[in-house]
Amino acid sequence: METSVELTGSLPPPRSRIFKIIVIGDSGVGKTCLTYRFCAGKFPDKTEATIGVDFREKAIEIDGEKIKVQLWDTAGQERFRKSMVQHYYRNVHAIVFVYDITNAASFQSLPAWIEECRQHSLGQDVPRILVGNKCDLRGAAKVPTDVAQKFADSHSMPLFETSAKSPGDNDHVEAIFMTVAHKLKSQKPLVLSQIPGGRDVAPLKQTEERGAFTCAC
Ligand SMILES: Nc1nc2c(ncn2[C@@H]2O[C@H](COP(=O)(O)OP(=O)(O)OP(=O)(O)O)[C@@H](O)[C@H]2O)c(=O)[nH]1
Ligand SMILES: [Mg+2]
Repeated sequence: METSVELTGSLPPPRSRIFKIIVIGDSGVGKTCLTYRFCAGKFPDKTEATIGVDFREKAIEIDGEKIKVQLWDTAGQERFRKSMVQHYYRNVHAIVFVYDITNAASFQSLPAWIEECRQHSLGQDVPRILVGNKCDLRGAAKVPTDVAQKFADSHSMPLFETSAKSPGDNDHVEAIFMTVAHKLKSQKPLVLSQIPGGRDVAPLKQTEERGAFTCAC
């Protein structure tokens, strides 16, 4: 007996791409608060030092394409990050360096964070941005904007000064991560291999990496 299968309908829509963005910087600069603010839309009531990494994910749409922005909120304290560092940098799409404008030491640590990226073979094609956080405490600032701007220019990074806390800066926090997402989208056009059934679809090995840690929001 002969059977025939009729193929009807169109291809299923491509699944959302995931952009993995790691957020790094000294302990206490506000990485958890910034990522929480972007994903949950508010400043968290209280935070504790991050251990290892927390994931936060937000679905966005750019030019009609659904994209998942996956933020890796990393630990600033050496003892909470050392076993995780390899995971941070694997298949990363963009890096957000954060310092606290009221804490000069956190700014002075930036070359060490950049060096860590270099040691993990991150190419120059991986977009990087610099964020000076806690601008609501501008009166206590220890890092002048022009100094930060010079540093950012010398490393070919855009600089954003913002506050995860100030209610007025919500759009700004949003704009920072959206800027990165737009940059990634323009850098990585959707290709056929990213449609289900194609090859090489997953920029992130979900079972391996996402399954290993808890989702924080
Ligand atoms: N005033 C002010 N305080 C902030 C801001 N962002 C974070 N904080 C405070 O700074 C402290 C540290 O914030 P976290 O987000 O936990 O810092 P972190 O960079 O994640 O620190 P680690 O997880 O240890 O690496 C907390 O007490 C926050 O409430 C901000 O924009 N303004
Ligand atoms: Mg944290």
